[in-house]
Amino acid sequence: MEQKPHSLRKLDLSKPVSDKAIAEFKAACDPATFGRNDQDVLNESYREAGKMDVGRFSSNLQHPELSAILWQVLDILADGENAALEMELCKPNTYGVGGFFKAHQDTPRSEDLLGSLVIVLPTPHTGGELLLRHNEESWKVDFGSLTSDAAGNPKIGFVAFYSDVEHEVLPVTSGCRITLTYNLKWSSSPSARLPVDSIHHRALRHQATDHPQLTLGFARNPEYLPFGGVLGYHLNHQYPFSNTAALQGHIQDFIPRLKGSDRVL
Ligand SMILES: O=C(O)CCC(=O)C(=O)O
Ligand SMILES: [Fe+2]
Repeated sequence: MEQKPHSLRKLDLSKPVSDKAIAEFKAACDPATFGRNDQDVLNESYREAGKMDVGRFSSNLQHPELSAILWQVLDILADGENAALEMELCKPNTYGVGGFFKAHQDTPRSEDLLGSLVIVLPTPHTGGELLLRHNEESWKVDFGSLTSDAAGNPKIGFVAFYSDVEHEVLPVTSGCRITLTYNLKWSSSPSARLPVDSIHHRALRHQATDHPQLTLGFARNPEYLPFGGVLGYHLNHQYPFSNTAALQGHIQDFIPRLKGSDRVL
């Protein structure tokens, strides 16, 4: 990170990070804005956090750590071996004592957006739990209790979610929570494709083959829609489009981008 012109500072995450290094990093940040429609808004009753613009920050969190994370994200959020994703670093964020981010959905600025990835760095803190909500379900992730392993070695945490999942950061009660937030985007580059074969992927495949049989089962009944008809499905997720007319006639291209349970269809 760059603190002043020509003044470089480094957070070494391979060992417990000192309070001084964390305080310097926090001091080098600016108040964090958030996206509302097409604008960046600063409102500390909605979000109290710091941010560092990407041009002032560089991370050597690279392969293999990032590709191991992306591999799991692809496997669970996207269609594993058939999908290609890119991670685009938005910014590092700091949440000191009292820092929070109220419930929101991330503003999709591109039709290629699948979701977000939040990496939580191993800086000691309490509070700052991430709450996630989608339809009737909710999840709470507490990274403050997960920043080191049993031997005291630092551990990073990560959570990835679709862009229509509402999320919220609860107030930090001690220490400092530092996160790196990435946009997860569909990629057209074949090099973004990773070989995937895991239990989660096989489980999804399983569901995907069971469900169409069910559908075909009732569709084969001669009393069902005897004069033909169109079957409509309710999708569980929202999808960003700048222009819905552009989708007409391209529905096949869209199918690989279906999210989670929507893909089972
Ligand atoms: O820092 C976090 O845990 C979440 C950040 C976030 O929601 C955002 O940047 O939109
Ligand atoms: Fe967000």
